Parts: sequence; C-alpha cells; structure tokens
Amino acid sequence: LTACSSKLVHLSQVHPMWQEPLAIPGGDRQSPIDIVVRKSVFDPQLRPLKVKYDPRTCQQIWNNGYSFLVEYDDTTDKSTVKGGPLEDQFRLCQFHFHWGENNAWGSEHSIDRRLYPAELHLVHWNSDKYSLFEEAVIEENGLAVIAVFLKVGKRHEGLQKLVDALPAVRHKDSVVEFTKFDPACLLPENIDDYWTYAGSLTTPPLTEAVTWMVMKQHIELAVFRSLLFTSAEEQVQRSMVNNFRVQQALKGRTVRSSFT
Ligand SMILES: CC#CCOc1ccc(CNS(N)(=O)=O)cc1
Ligand SMILES: [Zn+2]
Repeated sequence: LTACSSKLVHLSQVHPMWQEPLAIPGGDRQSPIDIVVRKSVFDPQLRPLKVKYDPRTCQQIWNNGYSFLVEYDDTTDKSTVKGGPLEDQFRLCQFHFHWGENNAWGSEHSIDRRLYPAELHLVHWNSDKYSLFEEAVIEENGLAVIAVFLKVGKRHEGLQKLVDALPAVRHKDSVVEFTKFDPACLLPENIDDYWTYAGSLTTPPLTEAVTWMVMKQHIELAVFRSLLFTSAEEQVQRSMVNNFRVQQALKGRTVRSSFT
C-alpha cells in the first residue's frame, strides 16, 4: 500500500505498463468499470449522439510506447461530437486502442464482466468551454470519450488502411504522417444505443474529466499485435500488448443507458 495525500493506492492497482501517480485526483470517479446491465438506468432524456468527423483533420499516427494514437487537428470545430449526455460540443483530438495478448481479454470496460479483445477510444474535449485540450483535461466536464468494443472477425476495410500504416510506427516515439482517415468508419452502425457515466482518463494523468459513452454494438476486424512498447535502440523488444488499466470501483455512480 502506498499512502499519499488522503488516498491509499494499492499497488496491485498499478498497471504493469506504468506506475500510476501516487495521488489519484479525487479518486471517486475512476475508469474503467464493469457495466452491470441490470443496474444501469434508462434515461429517456438522453438524445442521439451527433457525430461530425472531417477526414481532412486527420494528421498522424504516433506510437507513445503505450498505444498508438491517431491524432487530429483540433484547432477548429471540423470534427466534433455533441448531443447524447453532452451539454456542449466536443472536438475530436485523437483516437487509440487498448488490447490484450490474446482474444480472451484486452478491453478496459466490460459488460456484465464480459471483456472484449480490444477497445477503441475516440477522445474529444469541450471546445464550447475551453480553448485547449490541456485546459479541458483537468475539468470535470472537459472531456468526452466514445468507447467501441472490438471483436475478432471479418476484415474491416476502413481499418485496414490504419493497420497497413502500423509497421511504420512499430517502435516507441515513432510518428508517421497519416491523412484523410474518417474515424466515422470505426463507429458501429447503431450509435444511438450506449451506456454513459462520469469517469476518468484510464491513462495518466487519470483526471476525472471524462463523460464516457460506451457503445452497445461492437465492430469487427482482423487483429493487430505488431506494435512494440520499446524504442528501436533498446535490446529487448517488448511487444505492445495488455495496455489496459485494471477496473475501478463504481463508488456509488449510476450508469445510464440510452436504450431499454
Ligand atoms: C495535458 C495532457 C494530456 C494527456 O492527454 C491524454 C489524452 C488521451 C488519453 C487517453 N486516455 S483514455 N484511455 O482514458 O482515453 C490520455 C492522456
Ligand atoms: Zn484509452
């Protein structure tokens, strides 16, 4: 156990990939969580999500040693999400994935304890209230992340372009230009059915700034695990797998559903 400020952080919570900060901000709305379907509450006031993505805002892929991020130009409101549980408009800044070493696990959230082989996160920040991601990341209404579960299955044409670019970013800190990719192709057909709850980033800085929207419908693709955590120089190349955080306590939060 590590005592820090008023919070005791059990080291077993620490993900092997990185040491979690000793003082987790607040600590009563952490992510990810298991979504217990029978305990989720249908909220008829939840509107459909309105997603508008412009492929021209796609810029590059970056291997940050923990995942690979596809980064978008978020200096204008060209790629945004609003509606659903959101009071404001949120700009897309990047998307990335979490996956396991096999198909038995890899997702961060689970549905009635069911894990998926991987999970996509589309990260957005509140551009109605803040002018930069860095400002929004510490505000409780600052971020909105759309989570989509991935299952191993048929080839996904849209994603194949991304998978084909991954060998160029095999090593930590490598970046490759990547343009004209429409992230809407990663969304399931049905984005009206989702669960939503107040949570946090699942990677540092773990700030409790995220309105999560977890899609009920998953997408399918052939699997990728060709990435590395380590730089080219390091002798031992560790493959990048199991980059998910342990699940966190619900601490009394309610998970709402947009569907019955
Ligand atoms: C300032 C700053 C910063 C770090 O920015 C991010 C952005 C996205 C993420 C992804 N976290 S997750 N897995 O919850 O979507 C983490 C840190
Ligand atoms: Zn993530």
